[in-house]
This record gives sequence, C-alpha cells and structure tokens, in this order.
Amino acid sequence: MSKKKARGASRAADAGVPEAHVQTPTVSEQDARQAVATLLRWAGEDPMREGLRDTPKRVVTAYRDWFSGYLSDPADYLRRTFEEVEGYDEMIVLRDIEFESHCEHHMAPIIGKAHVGYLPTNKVVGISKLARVVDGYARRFQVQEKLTAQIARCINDVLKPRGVGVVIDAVHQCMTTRGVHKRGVSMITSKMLGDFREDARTRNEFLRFIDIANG
Ligand SMILES: Nc1nc2c(ncn2[C@@H]2O[C@H](COP(=O)(O)OP(=O)(O)OP(=O)(O)O)[C@@H](O)[C@H]2O)c(=O)[nH]1
Ligand SMILES: [Zn+2]
Repeated sequence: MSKKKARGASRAADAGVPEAHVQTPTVSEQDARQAVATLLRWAGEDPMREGLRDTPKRVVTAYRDWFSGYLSDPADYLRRTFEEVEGYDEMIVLRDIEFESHCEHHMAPIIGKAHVGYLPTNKVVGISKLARVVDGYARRFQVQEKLTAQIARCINDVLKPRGVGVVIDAVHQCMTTRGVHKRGVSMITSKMLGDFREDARTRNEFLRFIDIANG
C-alpha cells in the first residue's frame, strides 16, 4: 500500500464514521411486500386473511418512514447557514431531541433523546436543522455509538465550529422486549470534538446545560 493510501486509511479509521450514503431503492415495493408476507407465513399466519390482507403494504409504508434517512444526506440540512450572528459567540445547545431509530442487529426500535451543542465560529445554523441531522442519521439501521459519532462529525465537518458535543440517551427494544428482557435500562453515549473534547470547562458547561442526570 502506498504511503498516501495508508494515511488516508488511518484517518478514516480515526474518524470511525462511514460517509452517509444516499441510497435509491434497488428492490421494488412489490418485492418488499412479498418479503413481509413471507415473514407472516413463517410466523404461522395466513397473509391473505381479512385482517392481514393490507399488512404487507402498511409495513412497507412504515419502513419508508422509519428508514427515510437513506434518501438524503444529512449534511445538506446544514449547508444553508447564517453567517455572522452579531454579538453571539457562546455555546448553542438543542436538548431533548426525541428520535426513533432501529438497531442494525435485530431491526428493533431504539427510542431516545439526543442532545446537541456546538460553539460557533462565524457560522450558525437554523436550530431545527440540528434536529433534522439527528433524524437523518436515526432513520437508518444503526448502532448507537455510530449514530452519536455521525451526528457530531457531520456538524463538525459542515459548520467547522470550535467544538461539538453530542449525547444520546436511548432505550433499545432488543434488550427490553426480547433477549435479556431488561426494562428500565437506557444506554448513554457521547461524542465530543474540538473544545468539547479538549477543554473540561466547555464540556462541563454542555453537560450542565443538558442536565441529563436530572431529567
Ligand atoms: N454497543 C451496542 N450494542 C448494541 C446496540 N444495539 C444492540 N446491541 C447489542 O448487539 C448485540 C448483538 O449480539 P448477538 O449475540 O450477536 O445477538 P443476540 O444473540 O440476539 O444477543 P442478545 O441480545 O444478547 O440476545 C447484543 O448484545 C445487543 O444488545 C448498540 O447500539 N450498541
Ligand atoms: Zn438490537
């Protein structure tokens, strides 16, 4: 492997975040419905009975909603920034962003809240766009650690702020409704970049703002 290639590979590994890809479906809706009907038959049901006749169609529509993240690149939501917000250079935090995702191991729901903060340089973004970025990554098959890192990396790459912090607190239904069956368990992950990683005061201010311990 060339030196250049080796460096590139290690940078990607450091970041630990694959690019968000935009995926146009390669499977027809009809085939997706057939797959749902097969699962129903496998579970012991008759997909043609009255109550289930429209279920494959409904499930495919629900999947289109739950996995709509594949249809767009979340970074695009951040591209329309407001330059130079006069007199403001302090931390901006959006907390309690509710999201629904699905774990890539069991395709079971992950339901939780994301908290996002950044320290702007000269660019700020419409605050709803942070929630759109969370949804853009959540509406895919996910691992919580990856989701957390992707959101932070996306904000960092596009806004180039002094720092970014992302904390996610979520319940994995693959742990509560099956497998170990542990209710009341939530998983907390965080990704800190720039000043949020290097400077304990910045990080603590963010953690105080989101106050997840009390809330
Ligand atoms: N770190 C991490 N683990 C996850 C996440 N979502 C699910 N998991 C875990 O992924 C693991 C998959 O383990 P496997 O042993 O392959 O699957 P399994 O036999 O269904 O495991 P059990 O859930 O223990 O029944 C499980 O321990 C899940 O709890 C996540 O977002 N992050
Ligand atoms: Zn799972």
